[in-house]
Amino acid sequence: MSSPELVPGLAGIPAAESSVSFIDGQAGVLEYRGYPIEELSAHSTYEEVAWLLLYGELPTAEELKAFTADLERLRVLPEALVSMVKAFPRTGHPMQALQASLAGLGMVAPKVDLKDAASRDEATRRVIAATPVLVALFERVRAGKEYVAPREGLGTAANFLWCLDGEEPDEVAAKTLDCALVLHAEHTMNASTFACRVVASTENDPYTSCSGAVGALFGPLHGGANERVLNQLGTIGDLSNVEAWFEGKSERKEKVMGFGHRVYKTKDPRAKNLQLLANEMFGKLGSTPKYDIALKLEQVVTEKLGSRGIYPNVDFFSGLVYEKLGLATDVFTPIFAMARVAGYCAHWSEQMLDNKLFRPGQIYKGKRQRAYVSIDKR
Ligand SMILES: CC(=O)SCCNC(=O)CCNC(=O)[C@H](O)C(C)(C)COP(=O)(O)OP(=O)(O)OC[C@H]1O[C@@H](n2cnc3c(N)ncnc32)[C@H](O)[C@@H]1OP(=O)(O)O
Ligand SMILES: O=C([O-])CC(=O)C(=O)O
Repeated sequence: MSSPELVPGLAGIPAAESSVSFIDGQAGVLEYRGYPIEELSAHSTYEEVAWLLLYGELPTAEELKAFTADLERLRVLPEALVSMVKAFPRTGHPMQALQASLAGLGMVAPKVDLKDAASRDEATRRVIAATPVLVALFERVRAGKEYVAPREGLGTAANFLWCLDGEEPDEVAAKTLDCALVLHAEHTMNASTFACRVVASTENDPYTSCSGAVGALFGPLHGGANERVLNQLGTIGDLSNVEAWFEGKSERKEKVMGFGHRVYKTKDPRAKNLQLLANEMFGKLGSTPKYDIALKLEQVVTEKLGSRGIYPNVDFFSGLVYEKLGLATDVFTPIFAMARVAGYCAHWSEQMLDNKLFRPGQIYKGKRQRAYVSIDKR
């Protein structure tokens, strides 16, 4: 039998069978459990989408009520976890804090019985419920402010804003953030979801698995790009500089953040939705010069690289929306993570129902059968 050929980055190689989401990268289609992302972002909420991802169907009114009540209950952080986050170095990146916080959540949560559906459900719901509160808590800690406990009667997005500021969340801000969470909740076998499934496959709980996934999401080629997009727009600085900046990037063979995707070879459908969201917000609250720079950058990059399938991805417009909501640039990727934990948990659950340890092979390129050389002879 001939040995298999290496496919760098496992591009296009299936790592699992899954019914959680579907992408057609040529047509720019994304569906969660068969529902187009455009339908969900227009009509649904993050809680409803989280249920859909976890259980495969839209919830009934009764199911949604019970699920929402569960999320409210599981949002309340044990004191030991709050103390742990308070002790984190304030200079750490919020994604590092979140990765550690999710591991910490596993330390204070009841042990998960992987064979018991109720125990698995409780654990996945705890991750989805607690993640936004943990992100907000670290924001407060590094600003030298006191912890704001979750408030009853608020959805995930509104409660996150409450925990950040301790003030009545603005309705437009909460609705906008809710829609952004829906758009980021799931995306097939991306690097962080794959990382989650690899950790899960060693029979790990969702806390450890999602903590590993958050580590993978942090990198600039993945979720970490959204923070860099905004910094990039700041560096460009002025509309008149877009072309020259892009030429410089191309000459240095550097990538433009927020463009290109392993699967989409057209404009990411979520980038289209986030752009609509940005337009809506700017209509209400006033635009920003960075948005004009972003539009010009899209035009220039598309002209030069569109023929190679390089278009805006999900990370391109999200930061403009979050900045308008008054959120710090380095909290953009944690916001991505607090949405994506729903997808991670759906994949974790799928992995648990039909688990096989991930243990791929390699193509060995090193030396073999060498004779040991004593240190005085080297
Ligand atoms: C949530 C998410 O993870 S969405 C992605 C977020 N990441 C970013 O925005 C970072 C910038 N983009 C990228 O690095 C890439 O497009 C990736 C990693 C996302 C996907 O790329 P891949 O399909 O693996 O392609 P790869 O990185 O190998 O690039 C293929 C070619 O396109 C070029 N290319 C890809 N993306 C870009 C970009 N953003 N800017 C300029 N050139 C690019 C590469 O330089 C490479 O060119 P070459 O063949 O001349 O060497
Ligand atoms: O799918 C990918 O490769 C990256 C990702 O998570 C996304 O685009 O949301």
